[in-house]
Amino acid sequence: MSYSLQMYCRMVLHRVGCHLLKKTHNALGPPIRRGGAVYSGACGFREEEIREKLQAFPGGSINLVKQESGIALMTINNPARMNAFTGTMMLELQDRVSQLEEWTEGKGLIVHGAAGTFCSGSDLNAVRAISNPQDGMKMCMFMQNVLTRLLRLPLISVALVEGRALGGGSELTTACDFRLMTEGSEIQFVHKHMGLVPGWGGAARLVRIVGSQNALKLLAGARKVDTDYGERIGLSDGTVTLQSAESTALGEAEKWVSAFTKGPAPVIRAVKKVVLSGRELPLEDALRTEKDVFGTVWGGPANLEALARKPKHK
Ligand SMILES: CCCC(=O)SCCNC(=O)CCNC(=O)[C@H](O)C(C)(C)COP(=O)(O)OP(=O)(O)OC[C@H]1O[C@@H](n2cnc3c(N)ncnc32)[C@H](O)[C@@H]1OP(=O)(O)O
Repeated sequence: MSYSLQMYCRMVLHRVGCHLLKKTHNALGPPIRRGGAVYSGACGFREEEIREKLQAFPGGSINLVKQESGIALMTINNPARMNAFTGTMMLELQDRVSQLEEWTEGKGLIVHGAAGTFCSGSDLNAVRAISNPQDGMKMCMFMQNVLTRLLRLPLISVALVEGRALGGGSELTTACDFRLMTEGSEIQFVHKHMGLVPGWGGAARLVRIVGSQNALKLLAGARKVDTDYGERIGLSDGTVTLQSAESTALGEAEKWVSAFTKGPAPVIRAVKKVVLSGRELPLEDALRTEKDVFGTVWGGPANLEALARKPKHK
């Protein structure tokens, strides 16, 4: 088959694939606001199909430790590939998020990478293998579901960025409430250089974090965000510096987040829920959610105990 005919067939296939997926996408209906995922089986998103495909790309792991302190540690663990996400790591991330959704004593979460670097995005070997529009869109919807659920956990979450956070790795940082960066680390949305835009929900979340102008600079310019620039535009919530020879970036990040997770789990979880609804819902829906959440803590054990203590907030 001649080259031009080959290119023509690929273009037609691409067009047909995009058209079919557009029809699927429109059938998915509006995003589900509370908890849960964005795309569901009810609107034709067949998760089993993409799970099977992702299963074919093994390697690495997503480790989770739920600590007594109520702060969980999630490790993106594929150091031989700069913690790139293989297919099975995407599936494991979904499993870890499900575990965290069931963890009723949870108050905080730190997401970090193994071996001193954060995550270099999708595993390029997997990307090459599922580069047709149909599979790409399904992987995109799968990861948008998982990262939306991660962001909506009733835990205060921090992405600890050491080394590099690239592509999907930079998108993962935006699926946490906060980002802390170590000296010399960089967040870079390299998608443009890959002929892509974010697909794991990173663009939608980035605009809400840094505003549309800064988001445009980071995406259209694929700009490297270091600690100073990150703090200046609000992408980074702080630079982690080691306080002693024994201290570690993870230890410093735990200290940082503990300032916000001190107190009874039901209260900390209620705080995240009311902020989440304020961030995501139209005002009157957010007010109704706040009322409902308020009802779960008013007159609760922590409230009654505080009243008995007659606290003075000096
Ligand atoms: C919707 C999501 C879209 C995406 O995420 S697309 C993927 C975007 N990510 C990338 O393009 C990152 C590609 N990698 C790089 O730029 C560099 O590896 C990086 C991270 C700057 C590190 O550079 P160096 O310090 O020089 O280390 P290196 O290149 O020798 O990497 C060490 C080994 O890790 C591998 N690696 C790094 N990133 C990977 C990735 N994303 N997928 C698959 N393998 C990856 C790299 O191939 C190398 O392996 P090997 O030692 O050559 O076998």
